[in-house]
Amino acid sequence: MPNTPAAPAALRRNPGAPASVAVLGAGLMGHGIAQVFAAAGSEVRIWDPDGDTLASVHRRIDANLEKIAGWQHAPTSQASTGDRVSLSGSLEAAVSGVEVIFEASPENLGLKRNVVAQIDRCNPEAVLATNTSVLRIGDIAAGSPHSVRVVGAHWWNPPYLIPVVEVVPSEHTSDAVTDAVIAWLEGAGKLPVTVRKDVPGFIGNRLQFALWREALNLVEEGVCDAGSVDLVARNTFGLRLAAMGPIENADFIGLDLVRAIMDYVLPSLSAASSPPEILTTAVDGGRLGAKAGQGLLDWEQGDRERAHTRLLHGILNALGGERLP
Ligand SMILES: NC(=O)c1ccc[n+]([C@@H]2O[C@H](COP(=O)([O-])OP(=O)(O)OC[C@H]3O[C@@H](n4cnc5c(N)ncnc54)[C@H](O)[C@@H]3O)[C@@H](O)[C@H]2O)c1
Repeated sequence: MPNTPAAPAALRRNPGAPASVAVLGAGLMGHGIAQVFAAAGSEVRIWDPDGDTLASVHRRIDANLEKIAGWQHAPTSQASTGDRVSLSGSLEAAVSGVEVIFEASPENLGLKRNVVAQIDRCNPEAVLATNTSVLRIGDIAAGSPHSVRVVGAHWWNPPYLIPVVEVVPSEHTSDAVTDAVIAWLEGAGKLPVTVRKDVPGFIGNRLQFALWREALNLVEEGVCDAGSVDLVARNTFGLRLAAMGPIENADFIGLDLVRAIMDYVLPSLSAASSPPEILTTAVDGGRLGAKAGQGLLDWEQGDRERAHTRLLHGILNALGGERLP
């Protein structure tokens, strides 16, 4: 037997990671999804209609890797990650012949349906995973003759750090497609969670927006100021959440107590089915948050970048990472 040298570790593909991936939309989520598969050894093609966004993909992946360098357990730190991401000149060139397509275009139903229709014309065979945050997968796939291959794969930002990806089959998605996406995500080191019903917001965003509705309600009702909401959330149940989820926590304290508290407190919680006035007034007044320098809080120059770094380090800490000396 000839003694053939093993492929360099950096070029080997994790068992289960897809061989070829296309990512459509190279924004915040798209470039991070590309980074994850490239780090797992997949060949990744990425396309974005905005030339500047596309051209900055490698720079942004390098910046991500730099930010988490020096942390133990920081995933996707291989130096060659960027080498496996190639920029495509068109949607057609990106999707041609790949096994799986991750769609990360803007959160707009009409636009996403249009992207699906374009992909249907260029590559009707590949699995098509949409990274929609809240839209029903069945609504995105409606009208596609290939809806069996459309599935939700809802990543969380930043995709290269947050372990869970919610996998959402619609009523038309085949089991084989759902299973393949789960296997590929596992191959890329992710923790896929299947959502059994194609409901708006899936699991995580339903929970998150239920919390945000009450957070805004507290401020609107004058119970406390905006800063106090965050102070309490971060320094009470927020400290527990990464260690114990709400269901286990309910069991932990005793369901009789949970029922008694719900009996008393639920009638006073917000059950609003539209955004609160405090939010619509801010948006209409151009107070859009960190990017505008003013939102529900004041944002000074540099605050957003500092908050971003604090967020990344907080996530790495929660994942059990430790900054190396
Ligand atoms: N930002 C988050 O935290 C987050 C988390 C999970 C899921 N998502 C979802 O991921 C998707 C992308 O969000 P994002 O935050 O990366 O937005 P983004 O604005 O950063 O990126 C979207 C990119 O899509 C490009 N684009 C525009 N038209 C396109 C088309 N027809 N085909 C392909 N690309 C097109 C834009 O040029 C832009 O670069 C949305 O559906 C969003 O809801 C976002």
